[in-house]
Amino acid sequence: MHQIEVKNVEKSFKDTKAVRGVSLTIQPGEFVALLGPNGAGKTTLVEMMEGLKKPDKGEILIQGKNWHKHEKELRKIIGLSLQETRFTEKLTIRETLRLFASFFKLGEDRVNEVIALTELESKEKSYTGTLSGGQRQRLALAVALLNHPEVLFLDEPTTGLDPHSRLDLWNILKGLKDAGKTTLILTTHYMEEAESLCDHIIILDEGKILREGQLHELLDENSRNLDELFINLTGKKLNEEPQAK
Ligand SMILES: Nc1ncnc2c1ncn2[C@@H]1O[C@H](COP(=O)(O)OP(=O)(O)OP(=O)(O)O)[C@@H](O)[C@H]1O
Repeated sequence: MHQIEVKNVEKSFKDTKAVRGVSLTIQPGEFVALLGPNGAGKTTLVEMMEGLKKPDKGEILIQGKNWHKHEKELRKIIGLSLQETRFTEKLTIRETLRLFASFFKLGEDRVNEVIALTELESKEKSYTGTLSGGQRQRLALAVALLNHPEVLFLDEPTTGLDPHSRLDLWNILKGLKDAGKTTLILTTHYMEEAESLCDHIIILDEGKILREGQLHELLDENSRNLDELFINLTGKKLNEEPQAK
């Protein structure tokens, strides 16, 4: 069985067709990048997979189950971090994680584990309002990992981070990949992120899949990297570097 199956999904907001007939499958343990420029439909697609938005048409199955009938079971197996996760500034990292752990009836042991996994030990007593962008993203990842998710969704986990913080997060995610228990779907407009972390790359533009496959399947002598491929496919550049946070 596929871990995720998206079948001919469409979603519009008034006049904007955000997702126009997308179908894809994701296998257990795969790390998948949804890569595309601003407005390509990445967030909308991922929010439908997360059960946060309903498709206008089509169907989404996770481990063969749909959100409509199996929301409770699906909530237990997925973890997610939104594009701009906000935390209560009056809590420290550890207190924030304790609060989320209590929702899942998880104890201090799991809080310790995710603090270690996301390398936040030296910051655990810091108030979330004082964290850097990279630390905040690692906290968002720690929250998403609390419940041992089988399927993890990260929406632009490194947008706006400096290169050093981005590498730190990639290394944490590589560790998760090596552990082999998690399927990861991340959205990004950084081709390096897709190239270095993901086995399966899905290039989206204007609500449609332009190409998908493993990196080596996507590239050839005319498209030596994903940026070149995107320019060849669309005539546009994939990424204008956003301002650092
Ligand atoms: N709630 C909404 N109401 C109206 N239009 C929306 C809404 N959400 C998304 N859109 C539009 O749908 C299109 C796809 O947006 P989406 O956020 O999915 O793209 P994206 O690829 O995630 O972009 P970004 O990289 O900027 O986050 C855009 O044209 C966007 O303006």
